[in-house]
Amino acid sequence: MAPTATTTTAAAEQQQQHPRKAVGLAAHDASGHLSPIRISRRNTGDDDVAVKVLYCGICHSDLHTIKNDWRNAIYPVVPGHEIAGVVTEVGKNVAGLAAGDRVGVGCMVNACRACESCQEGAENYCARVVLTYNSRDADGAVTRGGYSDLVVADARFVVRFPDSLPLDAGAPLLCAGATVYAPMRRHGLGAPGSHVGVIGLGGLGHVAVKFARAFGAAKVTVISTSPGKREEALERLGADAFVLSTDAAEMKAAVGTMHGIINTASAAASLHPYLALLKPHGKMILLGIPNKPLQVSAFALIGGGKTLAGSCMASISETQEMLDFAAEHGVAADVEVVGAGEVNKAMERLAKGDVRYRFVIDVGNTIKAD
Ligand SMILES: NC(=O)C1=CN([C@@H]2O[C@H](COP(=O)(O)OP(=O)(O)OC[C@H]3O[C@@H](n4cnc5c(N)ncnc54)[C@H](OP(=O)(O)O)[C@@H]3O)[C@@H](O)[C@H]2O)C=CC1
Ligand SMILES: O=C/C=C/c1ccc(O)c(O)c1
Ligand SMILES: [Zn+2]
Ligand SMILES: [Zn+2]
Repeated sequence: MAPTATTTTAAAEQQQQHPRKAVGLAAHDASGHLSPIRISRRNTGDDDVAVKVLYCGICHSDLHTIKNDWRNAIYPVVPGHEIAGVVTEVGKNVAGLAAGDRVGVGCMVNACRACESCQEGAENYCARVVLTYNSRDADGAVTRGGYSDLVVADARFVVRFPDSLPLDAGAPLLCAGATVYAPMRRHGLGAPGSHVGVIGLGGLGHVAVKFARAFGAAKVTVISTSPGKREEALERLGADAFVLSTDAAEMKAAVGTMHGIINTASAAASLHPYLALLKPHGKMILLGIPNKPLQVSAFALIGGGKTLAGSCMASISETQEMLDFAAEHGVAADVEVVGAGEVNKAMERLAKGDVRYRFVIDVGNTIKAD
């Protein structure tokens, strides 16, 4: 798909600082409509890696951002933080990566490197973290994501793709996979013998089911609003049980049975019926980021001594660990690969929960300069 020139003042200024030409897909307003755009990237610095993007997953955060759900969009937004590709160039200080290597870039491209979180290797909790798109880089430029043919990132924020992991089905692991893997490990969800619930069978949810299985959970239950996902959850994804959250009898039967719940719902719903599914001392990990505040009654937590926790992305070391674990255990996303011309339709379907289970853009073949 050929880009049309977009020359806003901000884009022109960014191009002066960033001499490398690239093309991508951008949303220009809260309609979220994505259209071709010419952008620019910085030259490969001494600590940088240039990556030819081959595939990029479509995360629901991309949709939230282009629709300005979180009121923080800096248009034009070039989304994409599930980036899989091949290294084309490395800076002179970069060790361990070389042209031709298969790599991934996830949700972050930089952090302050000095704060307590950075020092302990939790860059995802750095107050000055630079997100892969819709964020301000150290040079003041707005970051642009992987719905584009080229990204340039500091090598410390680039992860290595294990040989056996396909780039298309592996791309969604860079956000969805890492985001569920890190808290499941940290909080012991999916530990052998445990019963894990997964709310929302979408991009994050379906890989949470797969990781829980791979960790050795005794039982994995999907809690979904979509009756049409029951058979697939049980037969294709390996869940042991499926609870339709709109069915009072099914929900009642599951009350007090789960050690932990991963909540990936992208829209706000009362937490109370879901918290009731936890055993005493059970934990719910909140990952979804609805645009409306969630309300929770104190009684829903104190009765049963339950924990409600949040988690955001994953550190770089957790992301690399997750990719290596995924390769070893045969975990990858179920993907629908789409071309650039189908991205707006894919976004419409994602908004309706109609995706099995992650759209991935075939960037290498469909987002190219003329
Ligand atoms: N914390 C973090 O670091 C991250 C957060 N996110 C956020 O996680 C959320 C999920 O992302 P992703 O998996 O890509 O999104 P998907 O759209 O792929 O999946 C979300 C699922 O949530 C369920 N859902 C939707 N609406 C409701 C509702 N009203 N009540 C209950 N369930 C609902 C649906 O599952 P079903 O049909 O089974 O009900 C849907 O498939 C998003 O808000 C995203 O921004 C994403 C990545 C990182
Ligand atoms: O899909 C990943 C979202 C990550 C994210 C969203 C919002 C925000 O403020 C972050 O720091 C990360
Ligand atoms: Zn994401
Ligand atoms: Zn920091």
